[in-house]
Amino acid sequence: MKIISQQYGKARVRVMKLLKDGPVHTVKELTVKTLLDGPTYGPSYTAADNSMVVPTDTVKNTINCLAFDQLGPDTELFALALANHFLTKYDHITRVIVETEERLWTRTSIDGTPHPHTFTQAQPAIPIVKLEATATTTVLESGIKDLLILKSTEAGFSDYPKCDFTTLKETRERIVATSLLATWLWNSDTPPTSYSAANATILNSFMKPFAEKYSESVQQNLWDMGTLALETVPEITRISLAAPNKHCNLIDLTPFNRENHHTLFVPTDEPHGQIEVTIGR
Ligand SMILES: O=c1[nH]c(=O)c2[nH]c(=O)[nH]c2[nH]1
Repeated sequence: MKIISQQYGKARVRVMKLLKDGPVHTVKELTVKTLLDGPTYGPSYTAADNSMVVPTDTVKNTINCLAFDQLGPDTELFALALANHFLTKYDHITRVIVETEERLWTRTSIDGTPHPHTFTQAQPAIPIVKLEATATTTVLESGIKDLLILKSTEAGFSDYPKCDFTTLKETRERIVATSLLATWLWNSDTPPTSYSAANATILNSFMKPFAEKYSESVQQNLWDMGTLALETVPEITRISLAAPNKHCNLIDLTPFNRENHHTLFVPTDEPHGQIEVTIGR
């Protein structure tokens, strides 16, 4: 028997950093996972040999210290610094995986004036970063998960194939709702000037076609979102979108002498359709 693959490290390391501009604070909160790998890790499993095993406790301390020293508005730069640290500090570490999730703190306004140090959590989605780095390669992805979006009309689903098992009725009016997971791959040769700004542009590009165009299907929505993101942000090479189709089913009120025309629904979580696509250039 042999080891096919391994990675180990620390997960769910939580840090909150105050980015200070005089009295004006910005809160940056991340949950970080960092995993390490290299060709000499086999004996740590097969021969109880810990000589290569940088303790996961050290991994946690490294995350904390590098967050203190280097974490700024762009999580991507922090992930790259973290991976680079392990790759340069230890010869036997040749592959590092860093994954982050961000909790967003939004500055409050008091009587219309942004407050320097008070925040709420009105989070539309969870920003995520995934990095896999070696000495010579960098696969850096950013994204969002749990972006709840809904279109209450201007949506339908029709012209699909039918068979003995088909019960779904064609419709030209329905609700489309999803909790979007989207990840985009950065071209490592041409990083953006600001990851945060580019990420914001990509998020905006999701909502415009979703809002403005009649939806024939979730598939069409994902295509429109992904292609607009690729058009507007040249620094990404590929985008993956995954969307549960959170069906909102019209409730039959005819037994109660009520005509329910696209007004009262039962929102369902499961079973749900699942539409996934990766779009490249
Ligand atoms: O947008 C949709 N795509 C599908 O593939 C599908 N399948 C289904 O039953 N309803 C829907 N809606």
